[in-house]
Amino acid sequence: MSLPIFLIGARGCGKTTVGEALSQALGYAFTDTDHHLQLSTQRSVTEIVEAEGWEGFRARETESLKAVTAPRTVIATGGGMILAEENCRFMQEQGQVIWLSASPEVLAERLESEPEAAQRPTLTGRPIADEMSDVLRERAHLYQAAAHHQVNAMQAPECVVEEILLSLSLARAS
Ligand SMILES: Nc1ncnc2c1ncn2[C@@H]1O[C@H](COP(=O)(O)OP(=O)(O)O)[C@@H](O)[C@H]1O
Ligand SMILES: O=C(O)C1=C[C@@H](OP(=O)(O)O)[C@@H](O)[C@H](O)C1
Ligand SMILES: [Mg+2]
Repeated sequence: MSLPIFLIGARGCGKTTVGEALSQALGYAFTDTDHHLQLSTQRSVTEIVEAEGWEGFRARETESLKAVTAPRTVIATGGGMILAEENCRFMQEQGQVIWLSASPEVLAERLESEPEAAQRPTLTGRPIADEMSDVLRERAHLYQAAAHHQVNAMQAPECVVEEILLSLSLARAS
């Protein structure tokens, strides 16, 4: 199998962390839509949002998704990638889509200890724990609908990688 693998899920679920490890396990390239955007614009997510609003960022995110998609590549997407139906359709048609699923409590705990403010400007203006509950309430059905596979992201990164590899091999065998 050489199709690209797209990791989706809320901020802090581990798309970037797990994506790198998964790419090594598969001997695939690794790319991250936010990193691509930062390199191509020489601006952080926060700077893009300040200059162009979330609407501007979302349009650039769609371009970034298309630019990085290639065979034998693991692609960590930004948490809001599933907000545009166009992006969901594109990922489903081009490769395998994996949802790294975690509770709002676990996500908030990770983001509180490692906020990375330049990467994650506030989405709602609310405290992080409330924000993650709100975001998951709004987006869980979108992650679910977009994904070919759902994995439990509340375990150690190497275990998440194992679960993804198992899902992909089961899908291949069926
Ligand atoms: N499975 C995991 N267990 C514990 N901490 C994790 C796990 N995955 C990611 N993290 C931590 O959570 C934070 C966000 O991870 P990151 O990979 O940037 O998530 P995302 O790209 O989905 O926003 C980082 O500090 C990272 O070290
Ligand atoms: O959930 C979101 O809307 C966002 C998640 C971020 O990516 P991570 O999920 O990698 O943190 C980044 O794309 C941007 O801040 C918007
Ligand atoms: Mg990320």
